[in-house]
Amino acid sequence: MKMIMRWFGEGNDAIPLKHLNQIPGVEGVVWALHDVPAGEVWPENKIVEVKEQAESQGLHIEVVESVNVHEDIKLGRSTRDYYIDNYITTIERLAEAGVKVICYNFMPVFDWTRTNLYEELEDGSTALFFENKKIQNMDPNELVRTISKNSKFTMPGWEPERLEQLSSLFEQYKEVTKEDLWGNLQYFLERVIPVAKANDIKMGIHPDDPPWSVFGLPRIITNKEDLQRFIRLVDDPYNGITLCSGSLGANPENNVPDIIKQFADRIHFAHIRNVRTYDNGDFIETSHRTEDGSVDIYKVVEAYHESGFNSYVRPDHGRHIWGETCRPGYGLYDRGLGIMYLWGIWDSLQRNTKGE
Ligand SMILES: O=C(O)[C@@H](O)[C@@H](O)[C@H](O)[C@H](O)CO
Ligand SMILES: [Fe+2]
Repeated sequence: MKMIMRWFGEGNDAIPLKHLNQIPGVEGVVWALHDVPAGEVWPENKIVEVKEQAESQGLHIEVVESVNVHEDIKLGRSTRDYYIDNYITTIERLAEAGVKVICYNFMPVFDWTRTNLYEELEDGSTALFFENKKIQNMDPNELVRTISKNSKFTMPGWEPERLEQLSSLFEQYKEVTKEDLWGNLQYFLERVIPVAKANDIKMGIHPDDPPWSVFGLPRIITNKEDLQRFIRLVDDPYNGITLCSGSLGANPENNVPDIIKQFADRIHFAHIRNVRTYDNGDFIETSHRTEDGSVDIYKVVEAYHESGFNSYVRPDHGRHIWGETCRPGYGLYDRGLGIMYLWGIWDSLQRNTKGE
């Protein structure tokens, strides 16, 4: 596996690049131009700037997360072709810079959803938490306030310009069924995948987080059956998956190792993290260790290993520990510990198979 680590950019992340380079086995950054609104073409000079910064620290920029999909594409509005054209230009520019994988998602309005970014765990650390009952009675605007007031950085997936139009977006999605969303995804893929292929960039859709509908908005990438349908929309290796163990794992019915084995050849990017789930539908993010959560991370890594997985991996989120001040979920320390746990499992599996 090729270990990489998410970095939000100079002035937009509390962690200096050189610290990422000091984590054993980290070879690149997962990045994006977070200040470019969804739907706009990424400027070449800004792409080159990040490339130079990363490479000066010995890190590559082969994986981008995310090139966000404009809502008009998800809504299937008549303006979608304009935004898809822009998306395509961005793909071409990223290929030019040496990018190999683009992660994106197709969730209406909200990206990941949590009710508390700093829920306390037994050991005094804090982590992202989803309280099922709370969300059911919550006004979406209140959720936006909770997420944005908690962080001094703009949260990815919660960009102000998109959220300003919240009520109008909700209005427009009233008409959109799950089947419509599938159709709009297919339309997008049919235009984008051939370009990605011609530019040797693999596309990897991120599953919905959590993998069920929130605020009545349709969500379609939630389990094995959805992924099966997804890969057939455009049956080409370039139409692939960012397999997120924490997103899918929030639903105890998803057997993540099994899903990995089934789709291994279409997984271009792995997000590995653990969550502890509760019977009432709540879940909290935990350390990577299998014992600490409900997802069997040992079996997750084993499934990748057995499948001969040789693509990119990142520790997804981490807890906030040791007094670190950081982006919610994206501290240095717990993700660094997570990486070492993943390497520990991977290296021993390697040795065992080689019989060393
Ligand atoms: O929760 C996170 O931070 C990520 O896993 C997602 O925001 C992810 O970057 C997007 O869904 C990908 O488009
Ligand atoms: Fe993820």
